[in-house]
Amino acid sequence: MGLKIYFCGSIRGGRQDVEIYHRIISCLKTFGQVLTEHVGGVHLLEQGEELKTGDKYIHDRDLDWLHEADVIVAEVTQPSLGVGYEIGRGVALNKRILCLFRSASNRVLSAMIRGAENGSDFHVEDYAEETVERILQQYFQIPSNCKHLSDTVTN
Ligand SMILES: O=c1[nH]c(=O)n([C@H]2C[C@H](O)[C@@H](COP(=O)(O)O)O2)cc1CO
Repeated sequence: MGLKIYFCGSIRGGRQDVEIYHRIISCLKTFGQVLTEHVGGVHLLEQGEELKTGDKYIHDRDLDWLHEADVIVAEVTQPSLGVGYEIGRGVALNKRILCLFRSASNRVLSAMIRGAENGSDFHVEDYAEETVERILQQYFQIPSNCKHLSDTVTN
């Protein structure tokens, strides 16, 4: 069956980082099935998916995928209520979670994400765009060592 990966990225919170979401998803697909591939869609705009069934459908479908997922990877640089909610629900489900934050963004990550780092199943990685594939490779190969990956990653 393979690993099921839930990727979180901002949609209504702003689509500025869609290209990096797309890149992360392409890399994640080498490790397993990405349940939320639409999040990296370059044609998906800030208004979100145009589903006749509406927001309740999106919420319930995504929660089903969260339950199904083996691991959650969230790009958290662009603040998004939906991404924060997904991470919180993932914590409540005891999922393995990797949050990726771009240090060069000049943003300060929420304490509710940074402070949730626990050295085991909840990791926050500060990364530079050019190192993201390497960080993901190391996380999926040796998840328990992810905490200090950004110290060791070189191009
Ligand atoms: O159309 C959508 N489809 C969808 O799957 N989502 C989910 C997946 C994303 O990881 C997250 C983005 O939340 P937000 O739209 O609040 O930035 O919510 C969110 C929306 C729009 O809120």
